[in-house]
Amino acid sequence: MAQADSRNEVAERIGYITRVQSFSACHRLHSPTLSDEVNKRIFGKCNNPNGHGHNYKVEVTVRGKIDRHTGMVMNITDLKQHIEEVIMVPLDHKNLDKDVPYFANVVSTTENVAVYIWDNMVKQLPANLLYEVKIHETDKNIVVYRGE
Ligand SMILES: Nc1nc2c(c(=O)[nH]1)N=C([C@H](O)[C@H](O)COP(=O)(O)OP(=O)(O)OP(=O)(O)O)CN2
Ligand SMILES: [Zn+2]
Repeated sequence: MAQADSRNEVAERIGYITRVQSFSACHRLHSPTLSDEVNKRIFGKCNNPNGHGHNYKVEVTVRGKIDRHTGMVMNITDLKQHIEEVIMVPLDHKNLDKDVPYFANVVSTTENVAVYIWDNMVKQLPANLLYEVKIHETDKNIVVYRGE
């Protein structure tokens, strides 16, 4: 108890906030740098020409100092607004490959969706705040990207 008290006096504490957002989209795994045959071999059913859909669940995590005055790492209301602009507006109910220019020549794997979200989220947030983008493509397939 004494230890906690002394730390409160000095005190820079680091917190993590995660906001969860779901979106629905369809896509096809197909690389323009590979032949149709190789695409079919690598991506199998996910290379189906007419695509398939997912209900993606994204977890956006920020990490930072807990401000001693506000008690917040950042206001979740602001984080929510960034998520709306970066995830929901461009991706929800879209065909990732056809509606999102970024994926015209980038394969729409969940890894690349995570990179897309990271790159756009990092532009909106204060410096060094974004910690992790985690995407559940299905209940069983989960990808994490930390900007490395
Ligand atoms: N490294 C990656 N591999 C795969 C990705 C990906 O984004 N990165 N994506 C897919 C497909 O998009 C596909 O939709 C995954 O579907 P599926 O394997 O059917 O999903 P589940 O594992 O949840 O289904 P089960 O059949 O119940 O196992 C493929 N690979
Ligand atoms: Zn898929």
